[in-house]
Amino acid sequence: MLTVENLTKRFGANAAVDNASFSIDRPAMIGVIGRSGAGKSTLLRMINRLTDATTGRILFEGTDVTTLRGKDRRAWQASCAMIFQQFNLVPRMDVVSNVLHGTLGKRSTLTTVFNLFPKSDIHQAIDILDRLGMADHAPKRAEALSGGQQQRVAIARALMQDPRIILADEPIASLDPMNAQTVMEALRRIHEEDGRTVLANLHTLDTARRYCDRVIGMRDGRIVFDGTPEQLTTGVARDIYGAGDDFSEAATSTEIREPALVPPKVVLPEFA
Ligand SMILES: Nc1ncnc2c1ncn2[C@@H]1O[C@H](COP(=O)(O)OP(=O)(O)OP(=O)(O)O)[C@@H](O)[C@H]1O
Repeated sequence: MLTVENLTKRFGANAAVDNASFSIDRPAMIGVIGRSGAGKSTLLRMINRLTDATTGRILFEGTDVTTLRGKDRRAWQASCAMIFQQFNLVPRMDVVSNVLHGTLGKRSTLTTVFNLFPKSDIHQAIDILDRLGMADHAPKRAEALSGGQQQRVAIARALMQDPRIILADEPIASLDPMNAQTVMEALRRIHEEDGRTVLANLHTLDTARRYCDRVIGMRDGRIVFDGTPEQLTTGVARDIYGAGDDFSEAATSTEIREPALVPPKVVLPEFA
């Protein structure tokens, strides 16, 4: 389905992604982990063609998407929708209009500016919001919602494009544990029920283990681990994060605990 071949992105002398290769042969939920600066965002941005690769190829069902231009590039970007840590909604616009902006690629600028959307699109947007437990919020302004609710609106907007792949760049990094759980559960359901692939950059190990079928570990731009959550032992995690013996998984944890049970948390500088 998707093959990444020897993908490299250089910013001057620095290789943000260094000769990365992997392939996804059937729909899956995959977590990409690694410390800050490991190259996770750059990898996703190259797949979506927001950033061009320096060398290497990305093949989707036989097509080299690294060379697509104009309309074809936009069509590819619609089929691998991205969601971001900061949601990127229009804050003063209502929820349903934000979701309808997911159809931007197939509408003229004029119809979009004046919010002239076909009834069928509006129904589809409400159905998608309903699926994500957000239909009641449709008329509200996006800025009136919690972070988790805003991220679910961003997921709904992505689903309007009917993507084959959802690329999620730290989708829960700005959320509290309860909201993080709701958003991860939504992504998992979208993968399971629709057969879409989800490739998500995650900065907490327990999230990757809990929701993903496969985990890719990056360190200094290179893929240093590609395996199942079971294979992701504490020792492997320590290598991925380049941490010493004092490495504590709790420092990357978003697990929900009773307040009284929360152990004192040592946050390593690289995860802060
Ligand atoms: N536009 C850019 N110009 C120059 N260097 C960049 C650019 N984007 C990323 N980099 C560098 O590339 C490397 C990888 O960055 P990237 O954002 O992909 O890492 P990351 O793993 O996503 O980190 P984080 O978890 O902090 O987002 C870093 O050294 C970063 O400084």
